[in-house]
Amino acid sequence: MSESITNSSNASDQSLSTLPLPDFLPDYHVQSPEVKARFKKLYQRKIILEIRDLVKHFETPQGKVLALNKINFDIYRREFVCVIGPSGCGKSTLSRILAGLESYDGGTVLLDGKAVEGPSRDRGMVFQGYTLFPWRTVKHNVMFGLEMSGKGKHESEQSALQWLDLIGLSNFADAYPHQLSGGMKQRVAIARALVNEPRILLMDEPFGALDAQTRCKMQKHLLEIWRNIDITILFVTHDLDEAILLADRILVLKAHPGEVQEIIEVPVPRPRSERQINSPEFLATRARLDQLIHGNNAHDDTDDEPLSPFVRLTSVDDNVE
Ligand SMILES: Nc1ncnc2c1ncn2[C@@H]1O[C@H](COP(=O)(O)OP(=O)(O)OP(=O)(O)O)[C@@H](O)[C@H]1O
Repeated sequence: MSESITNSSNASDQSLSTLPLPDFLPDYHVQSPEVKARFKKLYQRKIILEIRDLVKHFETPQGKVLALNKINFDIYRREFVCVIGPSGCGKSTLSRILAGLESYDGGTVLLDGKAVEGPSRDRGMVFQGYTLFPWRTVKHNVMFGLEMSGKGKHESEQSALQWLDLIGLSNFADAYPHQLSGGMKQRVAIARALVNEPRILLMDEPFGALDAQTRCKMQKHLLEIWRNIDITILFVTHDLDEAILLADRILVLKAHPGEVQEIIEVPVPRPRSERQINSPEFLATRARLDQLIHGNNAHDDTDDEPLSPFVRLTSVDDNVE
């Protein structure tokens, strides 16, 4: 079977959309009845986040950079959305705008119908660098947001302990961040964000600094948390498999300017596990993401950076290659 691909939405590059998938893979648009039913249910939920014609420029010494151009996207309640794209396509800029840490020049961003203007408790954030306060214990890190919002010490402590129980770190309540592994720190960061009961959790490469095994465990933890609480997640990643494993839909951006290239409904059934990584629908989605992100026409910021000529520093005169 060799079928040509038609994009599900917003594909701006027609040459990519006509590339055939490898013969042995199904069309990534094909969904089982269960997956179809899941999406039908999802689209009946309330829209939480509405992004309309979002535009963002940066002034640089080289001139004005159009980082995001006319981004249109809706996220539904309890949806898990991953954002993926080549380096420089504006993934971090988008998540910073949604977090209220970056201004924008055009369009609208509405959370529950209200314009996003600056950071707020209705948006939780977990970014790659460990952002825990090193001088506070794990419990006091989780209590921080509640104390800031005027909650009493006892109530804050009880909520923090409940969260630590949920993420399996009760025994570390009185430990300091430097006593934790990278994965444990990110679990605390997730608890610290969720204890404030945000409407949406914004995660920018949260597992990017973890080793492969810890990353895999964290993906499972996150899916477990997401399944059990009323939270919507927007998750930025570079990792194609991570996006497929986690997301309901994947927002694929392209660079220069950052634009929506395609929105993919992940056809892999839930519950997800790494055992599905070789399933036909997983491989078909991966092949499509590969085409979009690494295809001939895809552009990556790192493509622009020529490697400087290397000074030879070895005294051994035979070549290793
Ligand atoms: N503060 C800034 N000043 C000037 N230009 C910026 C700034 N932040 C981002 N940019 C530019 O905006 C574009 C999008 O950057 P952004 O960091 O959002 O991309 P990204 O997709 O997250 O990249 P990466 O995957 O490498 O982290 C890039 O061209 C970048 O150079």
